[in-house]
Parts: sequence; C-alpha cells; structure tokens
Amino acid sequence: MKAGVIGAGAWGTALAQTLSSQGEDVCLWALEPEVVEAVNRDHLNPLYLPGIPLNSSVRATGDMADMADRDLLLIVSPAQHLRGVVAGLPAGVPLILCSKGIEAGTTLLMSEVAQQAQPGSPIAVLSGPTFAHEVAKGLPTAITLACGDAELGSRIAARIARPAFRPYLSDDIVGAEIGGAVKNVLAIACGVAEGAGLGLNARASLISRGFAEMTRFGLARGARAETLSGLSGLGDLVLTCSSTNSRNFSLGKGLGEGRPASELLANRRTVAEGAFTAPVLREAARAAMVEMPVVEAVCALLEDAAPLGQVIDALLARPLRPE
Ligand SMILES: NC(=O)c1ccc[n+]([C@@H]2O[C@H](COP(=O)([O-])OP(=O)(O)OC[C@H]3O[C@@H](n4cnc5c(N)ncnc54)[C@H](O)[C@@H]3O)[C@@H](O)[C@H]2O)c1
Ligand SMILES: O=P(O)(O)OC[C@H](O)CO
Repeated sequence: MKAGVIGAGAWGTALAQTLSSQGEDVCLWALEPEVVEAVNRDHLNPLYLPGIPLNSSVRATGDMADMADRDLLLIVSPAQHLRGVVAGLPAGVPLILCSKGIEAGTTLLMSEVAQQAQPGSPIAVLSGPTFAHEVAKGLPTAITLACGDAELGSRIAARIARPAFRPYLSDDIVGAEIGGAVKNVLAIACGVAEGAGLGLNARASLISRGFAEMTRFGLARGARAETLSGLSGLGDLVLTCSSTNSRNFSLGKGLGEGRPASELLANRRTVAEGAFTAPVLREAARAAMVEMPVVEAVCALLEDAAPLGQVIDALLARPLRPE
C-alpha cells in the first residue's frame, strides 16, 4: 500500500503521520525544499507542524514524478491551488480531497475542480473537525469520508482508519465539501465577535444562524441536510468557531480588534481559507438567490467596505423573522 500526500502544510503532514502509523508507505510532496529536507533529515516539519516528531517512515519529495507508483493520493493543498496540483498528478489514481474551499473565478467545489483537472480519477472527500496538531499527536478524531462509489469508499475508510482516527462514510460529496468551505467563513465571524468583545451569546447566535446559512446554501447546491448537521458541517463549525487554534477564528479576532484585513493577510505563510472562500461564497449564494447575511458581513470586513460597528449594527437591525 503506497499512499501519496500532496501538500506538506500542517494538515498534509498530520495525515502523512497518521497514515504511516500502521505500515502504510507514505510519500509526502512538499512545495518548499526546506520542508523536504527537514522531514527527511530530522523527521520534523518546523515550518508548518512545529514540535511534532514524525515517523521515520514518512518520506518527503519535491518531485511530483515520485507519485507515479502511488495507488492512493491525498490532496492537501490550499483550495485555490488544487486545480494546478491535481493536473500534474498521474491519471486514474483515486484522489482523496482534503482541502476546504470554493474555487475563485468558477465557484466550483473541489470535487468539481478535480473532475475537470483529472477526468478519469475516482474522487473522495475527507472533511471534518480536525485540528492538524491534535491528529498528528494521535488524539481521538472522527471525520467524514464522502465517496459516490460505496465500494471504493469502504475500502478507503478501512485503509485510513486508525485506533484514534475514525472515518464515517457518506455518499454526499457536495454536502461534505460545502460544510468544510462555509464553516471557515463563519469562523471568521465568530472570531470577530471574540475580538470585538461581543460575548458568548453573540458567538452562539452566529454559530446557529450561520448554520442556517450553511444549510440554505447547501440544500440549494444539492447537499443533504443530514450531512450538513454531521461531522463535516456542524461538527467542524463548532470546532472552528470555538478556538484561536483555528487560523480563521484568529483572523476574525484580529478584525474584531480593529486591525485591517490587509495587515492580517499580508505575508502570512499559513492559509486562512475563509478569507478566500468568503467572496466566492457570496457570489455563489447571490447567484443561487440564497440569503447569507453573516457571510456578507464577513466579506464587508475583509474588503474594508464598512467600519466594524456599522457591520455589526446592520446585522442586528435586520428585520425580525421566524426561526
Ligand atoms: N490545518 C488543519 O488543521 C486543517 C485541517 C483540515 C483541513 N485543512 C485544509 O487543508 C488545506 C491545507 O491547509 P494546511 O493547514 O495543511 O496548510 P498550511 O497553512 O499549514 O500551509 C500552507 C500550505 O500551502 C502550500 N502552498 C503555498 N503556496 C502554494 C502553491 N503555489 N501551490 C501549492 N501549494 C502551495 C504550502 O506548501 C503549504 O503546504 C486547506 O484547504 C485547509 O483548509 C487544514
Ligand atoms: O485552522 P483552520 O481555521 O483552518 O481550521 C482547521 C480545520 O479546518 C479544522 O477542522
């Protein structure tokens, strides 16, 4: 069993560590030569997953040609780079998409992008409440594995499951992807509430009303409600909206403290996907005639389109409506 992991950020490295824990031969592709060197020489990834000793069986490469002999590929690049990354892979190998986002310019989900970039490759989606450093330490984690082909999905679930890493199988790829993409934007909103000192009632309201937005949008794009209320939707929403361990929540916290988005996003090495997803989600929601006021508010703050107080007041002044 030879798996390839494409992308050696925090999540790709954590997945490589988890997979390699039970004899899987794992090759990790990294963009940065210093990451390749550190993984192979020191069994560490200080750039993206500092302080976690990696299994010596995790081998890193900077050469995509090394993926030619892999029979399973996990794609863990930032969402906006997924198309380019997938296009360079060998054809016909099952792809597990682990990135959370919607493609700018096309409003396509990652599975739709991957199908265009590698039309012959079977696709699954892995998404759920999974802080990378916790998974890498072997802490208990449950996650959704969505695959349209039930037999392939079962085989992949059995192959990636570990004693403390439990995939739950679904056939709703769209639902799993929409949960993961939308929760990042809502986590920015919850971070804003934290940074602006709006209190825990406000956070709970944002999670709950945000979930209503996620559900409206998901249903409009063909997702199933039970997927959105599962690990990859509500589960990940709760995780990401509750902790500064989340890059998206932290970004929002900075916005809530009054720091400009341009400063918070400049020169960052790690990815806060919600910042890229927010305007694309707004565009897709408007096209589908789905109201997403929390998402619209996050966009206004990211674009510095209105002062924080005005954005908060506008949300609070929306017409009263039934729940
Ligand atoms: N970190 C987590 O806990 C976690 C958990 C689940 C899912 N995810 C998702 O996984 C994806 C990757 O996130 P991460 O946390 O591993 O990344 P990260 O923030 O730790 O690292 C950034 C990654 O982007 C890569 N990158 C930068 N420029 C690139 C380019 N031009 N082409 C290809 N890759 C490029 C870097 O090499 C690095 O792998 C995101 O979509 C994220 O939402 C992350
Ligand atoms: O740090 P974040 O906000 O990118 O969240 C990481 C994962 O998506 C949590 O499931």
